[in-house]
Amino acid sequence: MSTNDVLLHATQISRHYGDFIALHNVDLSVSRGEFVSVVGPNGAGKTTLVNVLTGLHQPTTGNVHFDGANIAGVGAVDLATRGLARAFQLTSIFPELTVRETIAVSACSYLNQRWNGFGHLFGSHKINDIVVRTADAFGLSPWLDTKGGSLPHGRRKLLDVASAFALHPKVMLLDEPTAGVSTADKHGVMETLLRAAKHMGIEAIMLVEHDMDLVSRYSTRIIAMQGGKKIADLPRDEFFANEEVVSIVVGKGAH
Ligand SMILES: Nc1ncnc2c1ncn2[C@@H]1O[C@H](COP(=O)(O)OP(=O)(O)OP(=O)(O)O)[C@@H](O)[C@H]1O
Repeated sequence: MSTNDVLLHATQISRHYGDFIALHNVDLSVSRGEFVSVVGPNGAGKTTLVNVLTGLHQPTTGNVHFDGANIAGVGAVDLATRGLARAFQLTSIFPELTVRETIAVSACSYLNQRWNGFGHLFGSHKINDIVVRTADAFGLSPWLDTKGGSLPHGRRKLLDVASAFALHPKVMLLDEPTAGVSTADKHGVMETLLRAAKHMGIEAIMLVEHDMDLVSRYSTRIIAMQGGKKIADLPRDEFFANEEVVSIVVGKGAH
């Protein structure tokens, strides 16, 4: 893989909270075509890592480059418009918005327009087009006028991810996208999500996940964290062949 394929590249990133080091000198990169999972027991530093990568938190030390540019200090919204997005659970925040409105909020952000309620929805062909294409990619078209809060849980999770996909990111960061979804439905959610990612031109996915069944089924590479440090960064098969690392990840504290 050439260096031109690298989209997200972090060097020696740390995050301190007072004397506590939640993230310690982590290097990582994510390239085009990859599905990278971040795993580790509770408190390993996975969320802190994603918060730093997505601009929600500043690293205490280190640099993050996205698509060739240094993104240190760039906020989450600016970062999303540059092509690094994270599912942000809009349906939990705005359960009263319909599927159409929820996706339209992201479409406005992608098109750099200020959200102005229904006027935009019915007045802008561009927004409408994104709403229709995104809903279609996620199988949500029949529920365009249903409130997000009224959807069954699995479909609501899809709407969360769909609203992030409507930002048309190059790299999508997903934090347990099937949390709370039944075992029977979780692969359906993941497969819809992957189909939609392909359809919408998303170039790489990074997933924070506890469910090792999902991790082993969908990842191309796995990064394992423990105590704020990266303890492994391996292709899927090599990761699962490494019993020591797997036992740390699935050991006490994982769920
Ligand atoms: N704002 C904060 N202030 C102080 N400590 C924090 C803060 N945020 C996280 N931590 C600590 O940093 C460590 C890593 O937390 P983090 O949430 O990144 O772990 P995680 O791997 O995502 O865990 P989980 O799987 O339980 O979500 C934990 O010990 C946590 O208590």
